[in-house]
Amino acid sequence: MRDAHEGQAAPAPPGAVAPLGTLRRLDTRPRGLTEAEAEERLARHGANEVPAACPPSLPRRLVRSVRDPFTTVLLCLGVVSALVASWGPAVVILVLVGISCALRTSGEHRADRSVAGLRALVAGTATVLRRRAADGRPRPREIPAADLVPGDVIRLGAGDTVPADVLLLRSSGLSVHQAPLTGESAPVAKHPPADASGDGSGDGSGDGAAPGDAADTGRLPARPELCFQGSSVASGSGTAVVVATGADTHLAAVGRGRGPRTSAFDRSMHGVSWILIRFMLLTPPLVLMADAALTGRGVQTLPFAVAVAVSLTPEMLPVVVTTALARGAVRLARESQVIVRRLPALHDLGAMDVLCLDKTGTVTQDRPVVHRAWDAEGNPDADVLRWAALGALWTLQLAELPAPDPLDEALLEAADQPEDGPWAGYDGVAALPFDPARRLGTAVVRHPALAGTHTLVVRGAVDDVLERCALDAQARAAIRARAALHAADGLRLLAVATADRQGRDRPYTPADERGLRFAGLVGLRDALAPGARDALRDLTERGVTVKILTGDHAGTAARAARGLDLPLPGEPAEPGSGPVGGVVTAEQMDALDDAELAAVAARTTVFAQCTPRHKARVVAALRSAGHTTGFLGDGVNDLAALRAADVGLCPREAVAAVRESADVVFAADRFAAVDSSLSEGRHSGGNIAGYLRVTLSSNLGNALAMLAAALLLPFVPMLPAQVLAQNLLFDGAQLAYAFDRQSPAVLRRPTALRPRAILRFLTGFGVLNAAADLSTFGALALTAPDAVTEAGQGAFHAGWFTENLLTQALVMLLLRTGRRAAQGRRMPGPVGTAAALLTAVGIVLPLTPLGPALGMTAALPATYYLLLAVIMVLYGTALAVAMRRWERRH
Ligand SMILES: Nc1ncnc2c1ncn2[C@@H]1O[C@H](COP(=O)(O)OP(=O)(O)OP(=O)(O)O)[C@@H](O)[C@H]1O
Ligand SMILES: [Mg+2]
Repeated sequence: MRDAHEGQAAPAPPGAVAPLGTLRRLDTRPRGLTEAEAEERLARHGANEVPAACPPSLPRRLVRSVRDPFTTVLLCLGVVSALVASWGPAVVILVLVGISCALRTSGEHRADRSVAGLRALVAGTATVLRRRAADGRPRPREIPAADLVPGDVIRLGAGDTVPADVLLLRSSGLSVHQAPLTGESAPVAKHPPADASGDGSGDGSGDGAAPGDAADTGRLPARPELCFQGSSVASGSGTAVVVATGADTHLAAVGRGRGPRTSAFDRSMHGVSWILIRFMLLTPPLVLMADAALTGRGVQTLPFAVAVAVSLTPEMLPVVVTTALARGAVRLARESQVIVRRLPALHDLGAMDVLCLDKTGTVTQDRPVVHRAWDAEGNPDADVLRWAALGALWTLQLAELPAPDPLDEALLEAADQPEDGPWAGYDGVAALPFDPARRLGTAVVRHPALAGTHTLVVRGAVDDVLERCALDAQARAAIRARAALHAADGLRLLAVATADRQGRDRPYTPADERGLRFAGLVGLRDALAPGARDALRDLTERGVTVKILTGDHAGTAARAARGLDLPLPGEPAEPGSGPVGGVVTAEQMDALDDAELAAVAARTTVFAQCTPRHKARVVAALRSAGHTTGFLGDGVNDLAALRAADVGLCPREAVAAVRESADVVFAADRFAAVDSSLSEGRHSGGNIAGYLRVTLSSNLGNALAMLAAALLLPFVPMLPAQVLAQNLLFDGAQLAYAFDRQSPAVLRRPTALRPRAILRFLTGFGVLNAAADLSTFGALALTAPDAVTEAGQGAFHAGWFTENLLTQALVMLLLRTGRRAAQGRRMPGPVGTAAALLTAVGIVLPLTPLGPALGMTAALPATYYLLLAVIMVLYGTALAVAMRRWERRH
C-alpha cells in the first residue's frame, strides 16, 4: 500500500500557467532544483533563518536588560541625583544597576548556550523535492528549514509550519493559520491561481474563510496563492515553490508580528512591578513633603529621599528570576530531556493548576488498530472498511501528504488490498484531506466501468458525517445510538458515506459533501499509553486538575477517562441514549457564552467532539476564570489551544507547527517529563516567591524606619555609602534564593505569585520589620544617648547597620515558604549559609577599619548588644508566629 503511495511521489507536471512566470523568474521547474543548484543558491542567498529565532548577541542582551522597569526607575532616580549633584546616591545607583545587568545578562547567556544543543532537536524541517542530476527523478526529502533556497519546490501537509514564503503550484483542501503574522485565529484558505491548478483537485476552505480575508486583518497581502513563513497548515496539503527565504520573507519584514501572548508569569511580574514602582515613585515626594513640614528643610533632603526610594527597589529581582528559571531549565534539559523554549514558561508550569490534555496520541498510544466495521444496519460488513481504505489511499496519493495520518494508516493496513477486490479499478480524481475543523475528509474516485460518474468517499466523525447524509431522523438516531454503544466500549469511530455524482472538471469543495449515502461505521482500538494513569493520578495529587479535550466521540472519551481514573462528575447517564454523563460536547459548548462556559469548564473533566476552536475556547475560559492553564497536545487540532494556554506543552513527536508554538517540548517519555517539569517549575517559582517576600518586606521596613529616623533625628540616618554597602550585602545574600532548593512541601502545590497576596505580605511584614528598627533606635537612645546626637552619629550608624543585617538574616531564614518541612534538613543550604554570613558581617564589619571608612564608629556599650539580642528574639518570635498564621491562611 505504502509502495503505491511512494510510487506516486513524483508530482505530475501541472498545467501551470500563472506561476510559470514566477518559476521562470526563480529559474526553477515544478520538479524542483538539483542538489548542485540548491547548494550554489544556499551560498548565494544564505541560510533561511527566521531573524527572531537566533539568540540575541551579548551586547543586545545587555541593552535589553537595562530596559527592565526597575532598572529604568533606578536610572531615573540616578539622573535626578546627578542633576542635584548628589553624587553619593548617583554612584550607588550606577553600581547597583551595573551589577544587576551584568549578572542577569551572563545568566541568560549561559542558560541559552546550554539548551542550544537540545533546541536543535526541535528545529524546523521542510519536505523538499530535489533531484540528484538534471535528468534525475525528484525525490521528496526532509531537510532543515534553514537549508531551503528560493526556487526549491516543497510539500506542505497539515501540521507543518510554512518554512519560507512560497507560491502554491497545487493544493488540496489547504488552509493555513496566519495567527503568528496577523493575529487572526481562523484558518485562511489557500490555493494556486485558478488556472494553475493542473490536477483538478479542488480547494476547500478550512472554516469557510474566504480567500483574501487576510488583507483586512493584518499587513499580509491578500494573496491566496501565497503562503507566508511562520504560518502553519491547518488542513489539507499542497506543493509550492519557495519565493523568498531568510531576511527576504514577509515575516522578517514585519518583525515577529504580534508579540507572544502575556502569560501568567508576565501578569504576576507586571502586577508586582507596578505595586513597587508606585511605591518608589511616591516615596521621594512624600519624604520631601514630610521633612519640609516637620523640620522646615528643603531640597537638600532630596539625596536622602532618593536613597529611601532606592532602598525600596528589589534590584536583584531580574537576576534572581533569570537565574532561578535558567537553572531550572538547564537542569530539566540535562536530566529529563525537556526543552524549555521560553524561560518564563517554567514559572507558569510551577503555577499551573489546570492541565488540559488531548486524548489521541497523548494519553493513548496513537497506534489505532481497526477492530470491526459495520454497515448502516449494524451488521458486520468488510465493504465499509474497504471504502474507508479506498478514501484513505487516494487522499494519501492525491494530496501528497508528507506523512500519512495514523488513522489512515490503520485503515490501509486492515483493509484487503483494494487492488484485488471490486475496488481494483478505481482511480483518484480529487481529495479534500481530513480537516479537524470540519472533522471529516473526502476522496473523489472514478471507475472506468462507470464512465462519467464520480464517487465521493467521505470519512469522518460520526455526527459530522451523519449531518451530511440523506437520512430520516429515525435512521439517524438509530445509527447514533449504535455508535454511542460502540464508543462506550472504548472504540474510536469513523463514519463512512459515499455519493455518486456526475463527473466534472470543476474542483470539489466541502459544499459537495451533502446528500450522502451512509455506508457504515469503522471501529478502531487505540490503547491507553502505559504510565498515563499513574502520571495523571500524580498530577491530581500535586494539585493540578486534569481535563481531557478531544475531537473524539463523547463515549470513547468517557471510556478513556474512566480507564485513567479521572472523575466524571454528573455520571451516569445510560449509554446509548442522549448525552454521555459527565462529558460536555462541542454542541453543548456552542450553546454557552464565554462566562457560562467558564463555569461549566470548571466542573467538567472531559470535553468531546471538539474542533480546534472548541479546544481553544475551553482553555481561554479556564484562564479567564483565573486558572493558570497548561495544554499538552500533539496534533494540528491542538495548535489553537496550545497558543491560548499559559503554557503549551508537547511531545517531540508532535507535528512541526505544534512543536514550534509550544513553550515546553518533551524529548523523552512525556509523563515522566511532565512530572519533573512540574517540580522544576515549582522550585523556580518558590525561589522567586521567597526572594520577593523577604526582599520586599524588609525593604519596606527599612524605608519606613529611615523615614521615621529622618524625622526624629537631627542628622541623616543612613549615609549613601552605607546604603550602598547594605544594599550590596543584602543583594548578595538574597542571590542565594536563586539557588535554593525548596522543601517537598512547596512542591506539593502550585506556586503562584499573586501580586495581591504579595502586597498584603509585604505591608504586614514590612511594618513588623520597621517596628524592630524603631525598637533598636530606642535601645540606642537608652544605652548610648550620644549616638542620637549629631556628634555621635557614627555610633548610631554602626548600631543600626548591625541590627539591619541581623534582622535581614533572620527574615531570610524565617520567611521562606514550607519552612517547617524544610527544618529537618541537616545541611544549611544556600539560604542558611547566606544568612550566617550576613550575621557575621553585620557584627564584625563596624569593628574593622572598614567601619570608620563607611562612617561608622563602633563604640557601643555591651548593654546595647544585650538589648539587641532581646529585640532579635522578640522579632524572631513575632515573625514565626505571623508566618505560621499566614501559611495557614494561604
Ligand atoms: N484521518 C482521518 N480521516 C477521517 N476521519 C478522521 C481522521 N482523523 C480523525 N477522524 C475523525 O474525526 C474525529 C476527530 O478527530 P480529531 O483529529 O479532531 O481528534 P482526535 O484525534 O480524535 O482526538 P484528539 O483531539 O484527542 O487528538 C475522530 O474521532 C474521527 O472520527
Ligand atoms: Mg491528537
